[in-house]
Amino acid sequence: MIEINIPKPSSKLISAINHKIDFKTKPIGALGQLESVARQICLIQQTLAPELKKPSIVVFAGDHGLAKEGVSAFPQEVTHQMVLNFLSGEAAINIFSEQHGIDLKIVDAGVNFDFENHPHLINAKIGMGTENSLTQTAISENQLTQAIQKGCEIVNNIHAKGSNVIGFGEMGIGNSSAASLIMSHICKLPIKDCVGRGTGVDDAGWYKKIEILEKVQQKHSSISSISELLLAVGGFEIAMMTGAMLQAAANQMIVLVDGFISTSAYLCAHSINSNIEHYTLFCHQSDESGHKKMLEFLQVKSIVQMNLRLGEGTGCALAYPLIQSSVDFINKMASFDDAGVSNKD
Ligand SMILES: O=C(O)c1ccc[n+]([C@@H]2O[C@H](COP(=O)([O-])O)[C@@H](O)[C@H]2O)c1
Ligand SMILES: Cc1cc2nc[nH]c2cc1C
Repeated sequence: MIEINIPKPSSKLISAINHKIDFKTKPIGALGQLESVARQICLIQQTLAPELKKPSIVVFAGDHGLAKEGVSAFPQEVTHQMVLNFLSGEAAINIFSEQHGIDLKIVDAGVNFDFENHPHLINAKIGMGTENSLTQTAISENQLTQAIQKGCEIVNNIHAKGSNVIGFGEMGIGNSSAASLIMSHICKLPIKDCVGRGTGVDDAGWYKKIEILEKVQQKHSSISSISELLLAVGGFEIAMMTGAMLQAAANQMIVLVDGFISTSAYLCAHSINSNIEHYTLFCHQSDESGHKKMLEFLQVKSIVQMNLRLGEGTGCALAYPLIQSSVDFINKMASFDDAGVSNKD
């Protein structure tokens, strides 16, 4: 499987960073989570004057064999239809990325459709969708290796163009099932505690989804590594995001995690190399029920919570201006000395 070196950022600047934040014209801690985000970005970049360069969001799309079991409220063809929508520039993620000046790329990680070339589409197709994990392993070893490698390559290309902040979104009918199975294994929680409504299954659909995922777990009862987990139940887009997130951290970029499915890829990446945590910001807490528990498991707090459950990287795009505010206040805000404001005794 993948081995990747992610340096742990040095903490030698921490006192200087804290001093700079604490002597801004505000009571200590009064900018709340903006302060912890600023501190983290300073540490990632090893500077007291951080910069966000060429922000980018990558949406990884893939189809799931398990979708044919009826685990989603929507049919499989919505995956490719939404990719076409992203390429037309009119989906939610297009609107929010454009609003905040974020470059958007769509990756065909393994959609069951042949797309024409498009300037915003990256062709990294591993297959026409995964196999059905209820009856066999979803991904072959060769496909997993390719998916991880492609994820690394995509991030390296974006990094080479000067980006130092990258968000990870996804699209794939059925992928909330794959994410729930990954969560159940890594967080050691029963599957029923990990399964939510996804695209909006009703009560009967939710019970059926749990029943099917319990059967998938019985089928793959001897998983003993993250590779085996991804092979058994993963999606091409989830595996590719896992590699991509690890590579982004290895490149010392700021890693922006989106919702439930994006966080399932992060869970895999974090199990492979926990140093990724120093580079990662959790942009929002999704309304998908398991996401809160994933974030609790990781002992992290999201930047915003707006009851989204869309995916696509929308949480990353919406949190981005707050991340920018963190960087702006540490760079531009006056200190007590600069402004001649009396500090407390
Ligand atoms: O990101 C989230 O938190 C999230 C929560 C629920 C659903 N989704 C999106 O909905 C799709 C997966 O839902 P489902 O029901 O098809 O498994 C997939 O395209 C995801 O992007 C995304
Ligand atoms: C319409 C639609 C849009 C999406 N975007 C991400 N996942 C999605 C799922 C559906 C069904």
